[in-house]
Amino acid sequence: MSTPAIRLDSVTKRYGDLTAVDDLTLEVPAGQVLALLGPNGAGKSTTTEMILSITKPDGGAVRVFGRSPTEALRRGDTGAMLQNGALLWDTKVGRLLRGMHSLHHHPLSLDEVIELADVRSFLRTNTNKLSGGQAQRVRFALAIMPDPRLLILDEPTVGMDVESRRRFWASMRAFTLTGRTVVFATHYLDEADEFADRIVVLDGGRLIADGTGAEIRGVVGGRQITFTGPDLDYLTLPGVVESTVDGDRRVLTCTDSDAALRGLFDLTETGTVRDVEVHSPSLEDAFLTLTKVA
Ligand SMILES: Nc1ncnc2c1ncn2[C@@H]1O[C@H](COP(=O)(O)OP(=O)(O)OP(=O)(O)O)[C@@H](O)[C@H]1O
Repeated sequence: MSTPAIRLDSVTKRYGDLTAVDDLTLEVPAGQVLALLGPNGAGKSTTTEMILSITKPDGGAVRVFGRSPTEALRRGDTGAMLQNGALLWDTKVGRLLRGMHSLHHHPLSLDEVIELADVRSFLRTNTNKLSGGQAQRVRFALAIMPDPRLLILDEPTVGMDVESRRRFWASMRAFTLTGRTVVFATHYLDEADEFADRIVVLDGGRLIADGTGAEIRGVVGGRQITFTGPDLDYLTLPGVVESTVDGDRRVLTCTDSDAALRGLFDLTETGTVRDVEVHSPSLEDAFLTLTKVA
């Protein structure tokens, strides 16, 4: 077994009476893209800060490629893009990148950084004139510059418009093609679902779910059938566990939507059931269910 990129063993972090991270155990294999998902205050930033040695746990152990977070950072194994990380003020982007480049032991070539982070079109722009999305791309350039094996991104696309987000994730994809490990914290369920191999949901500092998007979605159970139809007792149908009304639509929650559909058409007179739709639960549904019951 190769050494995991990250290993958290019963990690706890307290701020006074508040437990920001509560007995968190998590192993991230090298090469995985992992999303940390959770509502405000769930403990996502605190977790990433411990992996980056910005803060130390009060209990438990954090290892990064088998070493302490400080040692991993010193060796250039970790790169980070933090929320609103400050950029050197009033400096041309190109100059900033060249200056920082000279500080690293085994950086990516400047050309590669510029390509991957997609910053070429504003190398001559001053850092104080950048749009929010451009500033994020410069932060991303600085994060990948040390050629880290592990990249930590704390809500990297906050404040970006749709096009900037698309470009950002395209850059990220290119960066992960060579087997690097990425951990990103996000509030955007669609991003977690689309870009992560695995999603870990935190709430109140605790891990409340861990799996692929499909596995997390499975938490809310089977599919729903919605339709417009007569007032009948649909709970008698096979595979139906709940029957509710939403406006003029009837909503059946099913353990077996195929059996329920067959039963629905047998039960009702031809033409009385209209506009039938079958939905898989969304990640949003799963997230709400998870954070409600946790
Ligand atoms: N330096 C600190 N001092 C005191 N409390 C803190 C500190 N940092 C974080 N906290 C508290 O710890 C809890 C977890 O915060 P954290 O920033 O890790 O959550 P988060 O999931 O990243 O939230 P968000 O999505 O809002 O960024 C919160 O209740 C927060 O107020």
